[in-house]
Amino acid sequence: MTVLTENTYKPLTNEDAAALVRKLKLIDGHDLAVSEIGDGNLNLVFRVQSSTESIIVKQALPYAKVVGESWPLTLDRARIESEALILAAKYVPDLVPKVLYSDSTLAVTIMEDLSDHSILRKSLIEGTAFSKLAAHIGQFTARTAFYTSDFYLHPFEKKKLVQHFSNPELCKITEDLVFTDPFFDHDTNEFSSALKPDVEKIWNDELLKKEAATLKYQFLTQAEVLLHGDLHTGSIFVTEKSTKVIDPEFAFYGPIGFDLGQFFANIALNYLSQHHHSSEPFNRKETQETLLTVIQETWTVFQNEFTRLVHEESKEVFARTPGVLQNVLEKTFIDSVGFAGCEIIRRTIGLAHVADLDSIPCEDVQLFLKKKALHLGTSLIKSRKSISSIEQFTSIIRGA
Ligand SMILES: Nc1ncnc2c1ncn2[C@@H]1O[C@H](COP(=O)(O)OP(=O)(O)O)[C@@H](O)[C@H]1O
Ligand SMILES: CSC[C@H]1O[C@H](OP(=O)(O)O)[C@H](O)[C@@H]1O
Repeated sequence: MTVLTENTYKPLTNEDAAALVRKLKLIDGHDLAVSEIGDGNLNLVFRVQSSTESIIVKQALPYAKVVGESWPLTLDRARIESEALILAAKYVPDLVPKVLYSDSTLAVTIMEDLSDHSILRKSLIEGTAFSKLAAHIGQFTARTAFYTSDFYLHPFEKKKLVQHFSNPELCKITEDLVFTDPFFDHDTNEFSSALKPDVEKIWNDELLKKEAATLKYQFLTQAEVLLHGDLHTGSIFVTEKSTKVIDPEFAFYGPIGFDLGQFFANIALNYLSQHHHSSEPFNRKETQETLLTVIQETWTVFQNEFTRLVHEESKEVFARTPGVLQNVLEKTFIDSVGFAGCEIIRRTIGLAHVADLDSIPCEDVQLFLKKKALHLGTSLIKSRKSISSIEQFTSIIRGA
């Protein structure tokens, strides 16, 4: 078995993945069956199974899988992913998969197999609701934010973490794909010609572009907390009782509202897609209202838990000065609305779309809903500063 001894990188085959698991004795090494199950944009994911147990071996490729070798990409993202999972496990142990082994040379993370869970995006498309989801994501975002922030950490320790999680190449993907390319006639964009008039409206909207640029600037400059960095519904595994956040390879220090905004946007995109996915009007309304409740409850849990932690555990001398926490929370809320708007637009016309909208077979319905998505994203970005409550935010989604 060479993969472990050469101390060089090579993309794993199924046989290599099995050999690695056997060598590490992580599960019973007899009769291992291996399948590559990766359906994401960037990495290989192997499921290695014995007759009684299974395990996941995730490996970064030296390029973006969705585009190919013409888009080289740092292997350091595997280190970032495993270390972000290990750090999150200190504060939200039940909400992330257990990391069993990692190797930054091979760019491998071996983790708990969550195949008894489903990917949230898929379940939402099927119309399934999860009663614990909002509480879990509210806890996840609040606790990972607080414990990596200046409210909790000594400034030296925090700045060390900022350096440790410096993730320039993956951040550049977000800077381009979320905050830049969709607002210009860029060759990474993808949309049907029937949507072109709506897209051109975006490209010609100078106020919108100024506001998108402001949000991009915040993403570029505000090292507030360690973020997951890509908290969409394809990065969340669920059962009725359990939620697990996976895939933090985009982790970096950024503005607190970014993870919340990405989550809200992907729930809002599913909300829009329910116009098609649940055709029975009563069921559709019920499903849609449940989705809006998820957004509201996530924000409420985030706000309450972050507040509790600041009151009970903050080491920052100004933490209890009246108005300080309130300012941080108000800024976080406004940012999250704006970031949600950018994510909605990019998932509609940018490089990486979402199945919620793209799997709708009727082109006219897809077009109708994508127009709504672009309109919603635009108004969230432009009017975020005048949206003063989570109820107002969800009523804008309801009215889209
Ligand atoms: N711990 C896990 N347990 C079970 N399946 C997993 C696990 N991690 C990833 N997968 C599967 O692999 C897919 C891609 O994983 P992901 O981490 O999102 O990869 P990428 O970084 O390429 O987006 C997931 O949609 C899921 O089906
Ligand atoms: C060329 S990367 C595009 C897109 O893919 C990432 O998501 P995932 O790895 O979960 O599939 C991320 O959202 C990037 O913006």
